[in-house]
Amino acid sequence: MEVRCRAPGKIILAGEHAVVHGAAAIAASIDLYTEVHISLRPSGQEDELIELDLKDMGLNLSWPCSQLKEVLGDCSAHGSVLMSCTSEKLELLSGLVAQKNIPQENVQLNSGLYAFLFLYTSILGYKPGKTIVTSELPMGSGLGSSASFCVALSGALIALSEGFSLKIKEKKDQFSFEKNVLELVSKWAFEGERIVHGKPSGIDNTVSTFGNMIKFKKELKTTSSMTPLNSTTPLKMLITDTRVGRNTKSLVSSVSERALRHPDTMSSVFNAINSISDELALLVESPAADKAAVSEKEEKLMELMQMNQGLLQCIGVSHESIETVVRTTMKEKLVSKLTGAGGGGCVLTFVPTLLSAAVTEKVISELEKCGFRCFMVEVGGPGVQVFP
Ligand SMILES: Nc1ncnc2c1ncn2[C@@H]1O[C@H](COP(=O)(O)OP(=O)(O)O)[C@@H](O)[C@H]1O
Ligand SMILES: C[C@@](O)(CCOP(=O)(O)O)CC(=O)O
Ligand SMILES: [Mg+2]
Repeated sequence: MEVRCRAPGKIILAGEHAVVHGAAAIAASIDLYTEVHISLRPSGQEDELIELDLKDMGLNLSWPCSQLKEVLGDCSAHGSVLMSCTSEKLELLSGLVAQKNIPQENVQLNSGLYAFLFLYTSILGYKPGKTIVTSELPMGSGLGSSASFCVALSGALIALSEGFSLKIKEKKDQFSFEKNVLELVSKWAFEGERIVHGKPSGIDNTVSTFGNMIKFKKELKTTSSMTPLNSTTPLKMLITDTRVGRNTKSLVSSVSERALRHPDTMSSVFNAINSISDELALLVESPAADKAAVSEKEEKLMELMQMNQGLLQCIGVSHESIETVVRTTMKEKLVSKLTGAGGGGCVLTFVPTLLSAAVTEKVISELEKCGFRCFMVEVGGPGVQVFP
């Protein structure tokens, strides 16, 4: 039995970080994917293994099923029985990963490996199998590689979990899960994200699962809310990867620490960001009948992105490299904001409909001279897809 599943990365148009503290945020999927292929091996053989082949990194790891069972204990694994990773289990998973002597330059991968072992064994138990992962997303740079990895993995595992394979429905030339299964995939991926991020809002796994553009709000007491948004005009975004490495978990906790030090001030900033997201959601869905209306809409959108970037700087998650992108693009009156956790990573630049190709090329060339990598993305494509 085998299955292939892919899930997209994302951009956040407004509201990152504030969303962790209950503000609304707007995110959209992009056309860069993580793909997970799992082939199950027949059980009952000797030397059964759970293998993980991270193709992009040239890392091939495996754990004997008997060892995993001995360390993690018996479990009643099934895709429909959602569970969280306890701190005790995380400790056991970290022991299992530590034995693999991951090269120091890949040490940031560890949390992804804990998430892999947790999701695999919680959904499929100790069934032997080989998982191959490839990704088009730069890792740890704000485009949601962690969520797309967790969503693609959870999707593949659930598709192989008993009782779920029949719920895959055919849609033109692609396959997708039924809505209730999609929700389950997103929830499992959220549990994986908790291992990688510590305190995720849930926006990344939600947009990677459902695709398109969404407004997301983490309700602090009840469940989160997700509203699909229908953008009435295409949004073209230039992405600049500053190549400055950073880690979402530590940036999210640095914002929480600042919020503990200055609760009222930070709460006002989060409220302001919430208003930006609310306004942006209305704006993207508002009709624009002619060129003048489109320009007016784009001006407003750029202003909102600019204000959001100012507030992200104010909560301490910008970076010299991000400010360089903001200044460089501003020379051509283009607005940029960081996307994801910040601290380096990727920056979005809105590309207005009437911007000439020559100006776009000039901006890209200046950014590349700074050592950054630029690329255009399609915004708002499909979410998780499964190929049985
Ligand atoms: N393809 C992958 N395979 C294994 N782990 C991954 C993969 N993609 C992401 N991860 C995990 O997610 C981490 C990056 O997540 P994060 O810091 O949230 O940045 P982002 O989600 O913006 O890329 C990596 O360090 C790794 O642990
Ligand atoms: C900073 C945050 O809002 C987004 C993080 O995105 P990324 O992992 O940097 O792609 C955290 C979250 O919402 O979980
Ligand atoms: Mg992430």
